[in-house]
Amino acid sequence: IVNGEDARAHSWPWQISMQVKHGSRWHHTCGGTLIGSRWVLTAGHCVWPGDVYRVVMGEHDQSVQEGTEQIRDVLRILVHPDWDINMVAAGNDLALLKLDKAPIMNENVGLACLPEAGEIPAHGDACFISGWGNLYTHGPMPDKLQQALLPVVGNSVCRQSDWWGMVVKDTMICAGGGEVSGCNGDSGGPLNCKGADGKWYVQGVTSFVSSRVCNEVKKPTVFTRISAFTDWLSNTMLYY
Ligand SMILES: CC(C)C[C@H](NC(=O)C(F)(F)F)C(=O)N[N@@+](C)(CC(=O)Nc1ccc(C(C)C)cc1)Cc1ccccc1
Repeated sequence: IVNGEDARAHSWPWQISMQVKHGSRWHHTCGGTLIGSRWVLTAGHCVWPGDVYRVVMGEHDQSVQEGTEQIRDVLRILVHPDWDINMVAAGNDLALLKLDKAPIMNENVGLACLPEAGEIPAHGDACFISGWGNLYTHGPMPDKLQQALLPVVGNSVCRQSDWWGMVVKDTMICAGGGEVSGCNGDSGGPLNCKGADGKWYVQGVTSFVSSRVCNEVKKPTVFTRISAFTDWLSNTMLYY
């Protein structure tokens, strides 16, 4: 996240770190959201065939063993059938990870609330992006979970030619577009939006930023809109 701040520890208890094994070491590769007792939602572009992943929950500072971490292996990976890395603009940038065992739910690890099918966040809605992605383009990753206020940009604005144009589909949400943005490593993480009932809902899954600079003005961070995939999510979690 570019131009964010340290999140208060464990204030986004559904935020997970998806880690990939390189040799004998594990590296943070993507964010994700705990949406079921054994299910994590992340981005399709976070999954590469042949890689081995694990999920760390209850994490805050990745350089310190805080005693709140719960680590689980990934039993099964289900990438959205219409996701294609060569067709990012088509959307469907989602994947579900089934954990080998449910974590213990406590003040540091909990389930996200998901929106009703078809719910579209309004232009100007105050949402927060969270993640351990780069602090700036080609920059370092932080130790502590970062967060940043990223107001929703309605698709009619986001589709303007000097913004993202027709790359933005109805199944996507734009947010930000100024000096604040997601960046590499925030992929797959949540867009956290406060509902009218005062509860936080995860409306989006971090998908892409400008390939020039992460925080390019008029190129908001783009998220997969979860409320467009409620059937796929529930059918997949019910079946597998
Ligand atoms: C793998 C891609 C498809 C998604 C990847 N997503 C992220 O990094 C995320 F924002 F989710 F944290 C991304 O934006 N990767 N970049 C590599 C940028 C990128 O590829 N973005 C992009 C944007 C649009 C499109 C399509 C819709 C035209 C494809 C890729 C990050 C970057 C940005 C600036 C400098 C260096 C690296």
